[in-house]
Amino acid sequence: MPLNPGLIRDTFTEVEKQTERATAYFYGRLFAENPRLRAMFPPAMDVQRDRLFSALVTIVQNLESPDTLSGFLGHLGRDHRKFGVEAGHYDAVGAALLTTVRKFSGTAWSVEAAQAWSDAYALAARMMIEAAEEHSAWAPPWWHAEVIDLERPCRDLARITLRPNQPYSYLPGQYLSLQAARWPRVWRSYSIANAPRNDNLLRLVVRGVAGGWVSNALVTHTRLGDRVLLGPPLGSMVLDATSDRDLVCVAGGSGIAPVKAILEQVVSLPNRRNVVLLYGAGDRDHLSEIPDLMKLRATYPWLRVVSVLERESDDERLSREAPDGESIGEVVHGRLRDALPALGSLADHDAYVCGPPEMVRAMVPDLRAAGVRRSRIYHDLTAIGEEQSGSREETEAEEHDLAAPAATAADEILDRSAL
Ligand SMILES: NC(=O)C1=CN([C@@H]2O[C@H](COP(=O)(O)OP(=O)(O)OC[C@H]3O[C@@H](n4cnc5c(N)ncnc54)[C@H](O)[C@@H]3O)[C@@H](O)[C@H]2O)C=CC1
Repeated sequence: MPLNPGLIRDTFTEVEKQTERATAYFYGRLFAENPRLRAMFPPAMDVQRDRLFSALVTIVQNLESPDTLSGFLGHLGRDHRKFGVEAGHYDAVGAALLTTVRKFSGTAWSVEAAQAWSDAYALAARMMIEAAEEHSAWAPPWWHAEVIDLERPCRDLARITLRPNQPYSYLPGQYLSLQAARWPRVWRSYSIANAPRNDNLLRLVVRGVAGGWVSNALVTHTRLGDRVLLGPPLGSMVLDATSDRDLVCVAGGSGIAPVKAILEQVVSLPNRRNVVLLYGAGDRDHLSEIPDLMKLRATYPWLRVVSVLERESDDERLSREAPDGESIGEVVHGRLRDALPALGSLADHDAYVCGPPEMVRAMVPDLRAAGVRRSRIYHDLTAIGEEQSGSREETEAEEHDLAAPAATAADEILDRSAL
């Protein structure tokens, strides 16, 4: 069925002017008419409202990009299995959505606009349902996992090792959504900090965020033997395995997780690629992955690790030791971008950047200035949940500037987009 993107955009522009009211109305309408659906959603709906809106923005922006749209909706459909969403629920959501758009698009609404929205929603729902059905043939809607190891290198950081109850197949660099027993129906995203292993174990690096429900449940309250639920793997910041270029990796704080998984993959591949990693943290206690990285470097000397510490320790000797007393290798004091110029030209490099969004935004132009082509800069700016990242508002110009193959795919926005 031919879509009418122009009409959809015009009406949506009006809705966007009243985002908060419109999303509140949408859920009010949905739950008033389908009270049983309320139990599928978390108790606090603030994050949920943002996710709904982000998903709509992505869909509307990509109505004329069928590949991106089908990739995004496919991921969304698969991921929604973990909420217990079934094909029958889509009609209820569609009815509430159309009523909401009609109410908030004012004079832009018309019979033609109603048809355009109805057609677009039917298409989106079909793509999600088909993806979910196809996925259900080989994967569960969610995985149970047990906490089998737990380290707290410092008060607000945890390294958690999980054993899923079934094989968990993913690519290094991907992330997953997780639900802790303490907060039923609240899902947050965390990158997996190791490449797939024969024993199927997954390592997460979690930093407790002020007011963060799940991150603090994990960092403060988790005990060995606790059980969590995991959604399917998501995200496309993965290694371009066809490339034989050297790599520069930039990781800030817990942003080391996907970068470390990618590094483990790189060193396991037959073609040798030199790697330089800039690993930034406020202080050495937050360099939680340094012991593993030092072991990796001992085996693969072409891996160079530079620790970038914001705060200089009173005791310089201490600042050169990891929490367990191992060397932390090369140390630079300052912010990550301060360490870049010393690397010289990076014209023949692929770059992977992960960490606080402001850091990623700052690093992309710096990497380009150092010679990395834009299409070779991979980042996951929108992958991680609001709890970790705070606001992810970006201007159109920034989004454009940051566009890179791994980041422009709309499925990156999935975590903040669960309907
Ligand atoms: N797949 C992904 O996209 C992932 C993203 N993250 C994100 O990474 C962040 C990690 O947070 P924390 O561990 O608390 O790290 P943090 O806030 O302590 O920062 C780590 C390092 O990043 C650098 N940095 C921070 N803000 C900067 C800025 N505005 N400009 C330049 N450099 C800056 C600093 O050098 C600092 O040492 C979170 O926002 C999280 O959402 C984390 C894991 C995976």
